[in-house]
Amino acid sequence: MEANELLARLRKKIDSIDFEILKLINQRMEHTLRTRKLKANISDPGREQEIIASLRRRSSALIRSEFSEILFKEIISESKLLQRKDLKLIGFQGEHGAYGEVAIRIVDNSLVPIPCMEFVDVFDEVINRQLDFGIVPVENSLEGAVTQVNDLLVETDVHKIKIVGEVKIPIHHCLLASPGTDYHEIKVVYSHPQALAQCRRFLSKHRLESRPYYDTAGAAMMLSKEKPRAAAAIASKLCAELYNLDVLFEDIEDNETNATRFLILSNEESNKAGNKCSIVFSTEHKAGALFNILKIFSDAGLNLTRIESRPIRNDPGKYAFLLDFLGSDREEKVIAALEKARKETVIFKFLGCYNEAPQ
Ligand SMILES: O=C(O)C(=O)C[C@]1(C(=O)O)C=C[C@@H](O)C=C1
Repeated sequence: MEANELLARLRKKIDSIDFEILKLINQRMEHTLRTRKLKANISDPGREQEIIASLRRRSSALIRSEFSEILFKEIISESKLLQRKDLKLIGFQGEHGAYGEVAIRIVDNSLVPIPCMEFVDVFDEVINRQLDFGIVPVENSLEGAVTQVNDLLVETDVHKIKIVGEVKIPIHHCLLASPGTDYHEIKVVYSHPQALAQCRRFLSKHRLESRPYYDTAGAAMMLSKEKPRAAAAIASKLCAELYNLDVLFEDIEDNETNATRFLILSNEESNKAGNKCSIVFSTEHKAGALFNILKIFSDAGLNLTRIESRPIRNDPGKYAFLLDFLGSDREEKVIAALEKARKETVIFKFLGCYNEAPQ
């Protein structure tokens, strides 16, 4: 191999390692930002000394202890700077680049997106105040309710968590591959089963084999790390940016109206007036019980935007209803209707009042 070619190859590897180092530093910053909520002072000199001493001991032939010390002093100083900024943290389910993170960028770009393993982790970390906000998908225009999230809303303690907003985003999938990949080489495509299903026509037209993966963004991350041959991933355009992948095709979903509505959760009630309310209730098991509750809202002239029923998981045979309607919890007619509904239901929870997402 020519020296020039070898040099280019090595530089490609160096670039890829630099990229990984930055991603790891970003992950470290996310964790250090979370420590801010658990202590009185940002600075902990004892802990800093411990870190530096331990890293100095790990120095190897190519990493001098002095270099480790300078490097990590810089990183720690940056982490303290970020902690002083009082940034607001918002959890989403999945790896970086998941559609939850795409939604966060639309809501408020100054929020710091924090990846969480499961939807329940988003709820838990908002409740225990590790995170200021959480964002969870509640329904998709093609697939309907996101059942796990609706179940968590049914079971949640409304004194500890409230819905403070919503956002609806179009879901546009892209076919992503490692830089320089010729799309003719691609044989298999990794993604979440739902994303693969939403691009069925595209996959069959291009004779591509579907490989289910735990997460769309996880598939993109795997491509960038492991660089499997002849493989691509279906994920957001944001993933291309975050994982340094090429966008081979955009908008490959079979149905262009594909959209997901996300709820924004907080451990504090919103102090802004909203125009939409969400409640959860269950009724007695008798004829007309649900009708009577719906009639309260109809008599008050309140327009319902959604009703969803979910089995109550710890009480087999019983159902909870998730109901959204247009109106503010500061309006007399809404206050009266909610009071009436509270009296005529078995379980009754007010999930929050917030602004309806533009349709
Ligand atoms: O462990 C903490 O409390 C942190 O905030 C993290 C960290 C660090 O970046 O490692 C930053 C500031 C403290 O002085 C100690 C350590």
